[in-house]
Amino acid sequence: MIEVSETSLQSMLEKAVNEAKINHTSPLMSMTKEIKKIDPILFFEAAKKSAMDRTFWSSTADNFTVVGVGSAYDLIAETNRIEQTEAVWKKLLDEAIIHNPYETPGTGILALGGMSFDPTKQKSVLWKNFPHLAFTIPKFMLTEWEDACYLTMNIQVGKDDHPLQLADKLKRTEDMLLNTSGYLPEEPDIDKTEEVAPTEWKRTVKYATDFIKEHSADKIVLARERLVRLTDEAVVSTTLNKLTDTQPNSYVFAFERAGDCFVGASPERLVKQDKNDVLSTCLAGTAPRGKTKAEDARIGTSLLHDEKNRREHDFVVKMIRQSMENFCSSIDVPEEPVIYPLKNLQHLYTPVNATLKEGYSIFDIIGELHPTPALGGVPRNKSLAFIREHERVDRGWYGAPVGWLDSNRNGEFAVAIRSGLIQGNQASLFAGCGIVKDSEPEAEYEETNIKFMPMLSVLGG
Ligand SMILES: C=C(O[C@H]1C=CC=C(C(=O)O)[C@@H]1O)C(=O)O
Repeated sequence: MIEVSETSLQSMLEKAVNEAKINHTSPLMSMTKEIKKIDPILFFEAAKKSAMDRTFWSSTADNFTVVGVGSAYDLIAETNRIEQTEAVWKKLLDEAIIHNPYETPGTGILALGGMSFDPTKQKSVLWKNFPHLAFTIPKFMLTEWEDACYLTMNIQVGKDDHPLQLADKLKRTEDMLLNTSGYLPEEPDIDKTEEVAPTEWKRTVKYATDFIKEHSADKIVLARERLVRLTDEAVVSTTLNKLTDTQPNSYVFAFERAGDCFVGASPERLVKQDKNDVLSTCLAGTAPRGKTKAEDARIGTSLLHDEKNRREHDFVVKMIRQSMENFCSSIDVPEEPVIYPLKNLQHLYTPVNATLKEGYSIFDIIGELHPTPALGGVPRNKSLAFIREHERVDRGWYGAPVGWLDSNRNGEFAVAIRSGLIQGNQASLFAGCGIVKDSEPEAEYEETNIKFMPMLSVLGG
């Protein structure tokens, strides 16, 4: 990695083209500057005019948002996903030419993306635009952090490129993106929604409880799908705006690929890295919110003492602790979970803090943690085999890690739940439940209905 103090885009590009000539490489040039404050969602909307795919990531609790536009480089893998991606990422960073005088996480060279829940599964046509793994290093990126905004431009440069022409083109697109309209378009209404095979799903839940008893499995997570048809094409920026307003304590994300967009508001952190500090969280065990404060507290207390939910939660805690032991030291896990309140639901929550051992990266942790028992089950292989054989939906990227990492060893990944795939005027929403031996199909079905709410309530005008 070459870090330069250069501040002119053209001279940075000249340097990069020179490097390309000398080393016979195609390095990434990355330049970050602080800009005046701009609403990230308006920037996302303005980028629609560019016809480039957009990416959105916001940690609503941390006041941290990144919006990516276009792609300077796409890291794509169908199999052998994490090792292959890590090797390419390291090479890109080694060759990169960077100007980023800020310590701000999420600026400079950043890869945003995700992966499918199950790479061994044949993809259905629904997810045709989503490879088993895809990370994008955006061409243009807006980062909002602690009341300041930064603009990063990334571009891959070849030996025959012309610095002045490139600089001109980048500048023109930058002006277009920063020239936001000041308002978001209205969303279309919901025309109709349709449940996909609810009776069969309840039957599979019953079958899973029998299987758990007969095959000494502990837990299997089963997901289902709900279709939404809108009166016109969805407006993703407006959907994101409503999600950031209505879903505090969540990661709001959007990954657009060839026009299709995977959108969600997940409360479930998989892992956060800040140099050597890592934080994972266990989120499993669910109850609704109460209508009054007293009822809410009563439901929360009974969730904390409910044997079935505690068992479901403890599987996750045990597995995350064990996985972290492979790559981390000083692992700190509280004895008891606490309540994590969301708008429509409350969950059992246990944070896991640790220190990353020398030589390991966030990729290692993701590879080991996914799928946690909150999305797969226990034991992992038995539950995955059951899901592969009996679940009727193609989960695609639902239930899998999505997030970002940067060149300064910062990054954060969530598990993509409370999410859906938007395609024009249609959306496929996904929700699942942890099934244990005493689960009741009807109660689990109701729980998935609540889990559809975050997405369902923001789609439609
Ligand atoms: C699979 C989902 O939630 C998981 C995360 C938290 C709590 C869960 C539960 O209590 O069943 C699930 O394991 C989903 O929302 O689609």
